[in-house]
Amino acid sequence: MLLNDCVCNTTITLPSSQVQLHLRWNTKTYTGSILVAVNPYQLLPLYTVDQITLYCNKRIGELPPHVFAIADNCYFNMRRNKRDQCCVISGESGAGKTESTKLILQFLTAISGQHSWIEQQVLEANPILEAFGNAKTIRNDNSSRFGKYIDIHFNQNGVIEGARIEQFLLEKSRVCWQAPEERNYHIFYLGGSQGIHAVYKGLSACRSFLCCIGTGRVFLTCGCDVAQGDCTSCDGRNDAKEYAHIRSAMKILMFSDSEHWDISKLLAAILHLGNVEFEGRLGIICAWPFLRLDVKSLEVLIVQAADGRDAFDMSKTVMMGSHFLLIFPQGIYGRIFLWIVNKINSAIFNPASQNPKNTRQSIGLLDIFGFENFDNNSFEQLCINIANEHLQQFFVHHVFKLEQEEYLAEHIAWNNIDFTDNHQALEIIALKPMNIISLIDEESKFPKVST
Ligand SMILES: Nc1ncnc2c1ncn2[C@@H]1O[C@H](COP(=O)(O)OP(=O)(O)OP(=O)(O)O)[C@@H](O)[C@H]1O
Repeated sequence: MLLNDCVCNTTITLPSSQVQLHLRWNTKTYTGSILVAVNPYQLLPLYTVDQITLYCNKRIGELPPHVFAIADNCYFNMRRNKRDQCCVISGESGAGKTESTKLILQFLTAISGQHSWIEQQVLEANPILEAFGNAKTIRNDNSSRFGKYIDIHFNQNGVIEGARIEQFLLEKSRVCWQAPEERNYHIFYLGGSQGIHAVYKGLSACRSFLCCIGTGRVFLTCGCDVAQGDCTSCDGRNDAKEYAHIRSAMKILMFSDSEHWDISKLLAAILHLGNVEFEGRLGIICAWPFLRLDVKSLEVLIVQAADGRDAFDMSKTVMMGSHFLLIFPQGIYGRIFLWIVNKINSAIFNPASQNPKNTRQSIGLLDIFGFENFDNNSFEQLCINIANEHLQQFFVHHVFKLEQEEYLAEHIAWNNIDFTDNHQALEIIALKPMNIISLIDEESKFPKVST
């Protein structure tokens, strides 16, 4: 029998739960107050305005399980109990976390009901963040490569009055390295089939560099920027159309033309840095006009950063200089991303009023990158998985530990449930005073490579 709530399942075993989820693949299932969503990988008519109206102001369980029911529950608990709420969205990469986050946002902006400028701004922040922070991976064509926490602020009438976005752990190494069949961040491809020169349209002051990118030759053959994964297009994605959307979203979020222009120049510089070759001297550095550095300064910067010396000694610096050229673009991209998030926040964040009568409540949405397990897992994967293990620990703590402690405290007859607790793994990796992360940290502080 199909159950709306796994809690009603009398035989709780892994196979019986899996059968339930399999049978309900195109819909959702509850486990108490938790919603289990299976990605249908197709557009189902479940997210219409009628559905929003249907789920508005209903108790959990009154209607079939739905992500809107969770959003509605958050909203009305916030208003009824005057307490801030938080939705934790977790799952492996490609499970549908980002889509669920967007659906919750869509529901909240709809029931806030003002069709206001601020609601539109909150919604339009997503495409910008996705362009700069999402990429095609082998698991997901639109994989979030950063974690985000969106805090949506409501006034005492339940109307959205602002929001604040926090980002963490952007996978910067993707700028210089992509696995086979993966892409760099979407923004690098948004010019569509004509190569990326549409993105840099208007860089007329640097026409020769524009040509250099626009021919596609350098763009397609560069060693480490956008073509390393041998995959520059993405089925089902219309990069040119996306670009038009991002431009309009940037306008709504108050990015000026000159700010957009500056971002484009920095992106162009990153691409050029990927083409630097060490021939004779340091090679032709096309990036300098975009970085507002002269060639000499950039050369000296690379050599100094490479081994801390002033002298220009090609034989010793090529390897270290190459290493620096992998790190430098990542640093630039990380700062661009941070700047963009701050810029979005400056448009959508309104500081809380000092007037105690104007209290405000918030709903936080946590959407982090999903758990990943590849044949070769990089340092980034380790960080992503640690973040997921922490979430799992939080979940286990609340669902099992605290609940069982309460039963014990109230002397309720209860058979203790055994569950897999990951706290030991977490302690070894990141929690104990001496842990794997602190050892890696110490090792990476040596000025030269240490083995
Ligand atoms: N409810 C849904 N209905 C239809 N398609 C969906 C739904 N949820 C997800 N998808 C499809 O699955 C893809 C992956 O979903 P999503 O990007 O939300 O995964 P994710 O869990 O956030 O992954 P990652 O951790 O890699 O960011 C989406 O691009 C979309 O095509």
